[in-house]
Amino acid sequence: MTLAVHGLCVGDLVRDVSFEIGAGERVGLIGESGSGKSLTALSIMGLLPDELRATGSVRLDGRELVGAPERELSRLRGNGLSMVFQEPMTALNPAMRVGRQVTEPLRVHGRRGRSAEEMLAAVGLPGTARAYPHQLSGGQRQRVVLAMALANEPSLLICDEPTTALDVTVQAQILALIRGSLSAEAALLFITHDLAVVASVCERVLVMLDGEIVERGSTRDVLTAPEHEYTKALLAASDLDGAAR
Ligand SMILES: Nc1ncnc2c1ncn2[C@@H]1O[C@H](COP(=O)(O)OP(=O)(O)OP(=O)(O)O)[C@@H](O)[C@H]1O
Repeated sequence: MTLAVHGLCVGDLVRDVSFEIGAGERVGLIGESGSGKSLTALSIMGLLPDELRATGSVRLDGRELVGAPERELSRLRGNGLSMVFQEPMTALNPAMRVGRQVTEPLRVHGRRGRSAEEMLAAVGLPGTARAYPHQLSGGQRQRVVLAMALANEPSLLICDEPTTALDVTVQAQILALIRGSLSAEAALLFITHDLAVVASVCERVLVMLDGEIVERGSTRDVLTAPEHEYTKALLAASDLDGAAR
């Protein structure tokens, strides 16, 4: 699997964004609130709101996704491509038992796979198939969303601040789960504003500022010897400062 993004623009909110992610690569996308991280992810997924339009090129294994018919994109979503959002309730149906929800991607894509119980147990939630989302904690709901996102063994998982709404201990558990449950060939694009999260999950990092990628490199290089003023400021403002050096 290769994701190749070239010259991606969303109005002037995302400007000329280019990067590639290969099979098995874990890439972080960092930047302050409003820098265009989510719009970049939504462009890849074909999920931009109606009033916004992506231009440029997003190729998944050579297949162009920008401007692709909705039918083709929805076939890919939850199959080759999956996304986990910050707030798990946006992805869950409050009126459906979680067991049915985790197996939904398999049904939609006409696949057979593990049972709901097995899928939930794999994300640390044994015995919860009959629960409704409101009966679970925020961290447990995010586990359910992750089980759904992983149901069809996507070749690219995009996580958009999946732990931001969770307390620190639960954050660490969810990160460990994401690291542990992706197959070795799966690629990960991990959006966050938390440099410690990037340091623990990603080997490469892209830094966004005002809609553009202003710095990129190995996580180690970027976090220990940032070149762009913005990255330097980000690092200085983070708890990671001493820890990464
Ligand atoms: N539907 C929309 N119409 C117009 N502008 C939008 C729309 N959605 C987002 N924006 C603007 O686009 C910019 C980038 O937003 P985006 O959500 O990608 O930022 P982000 O880097 O993901 O921030 P955060 O970390 O807060 O999620 C912001 O200025 C935002 O206000």
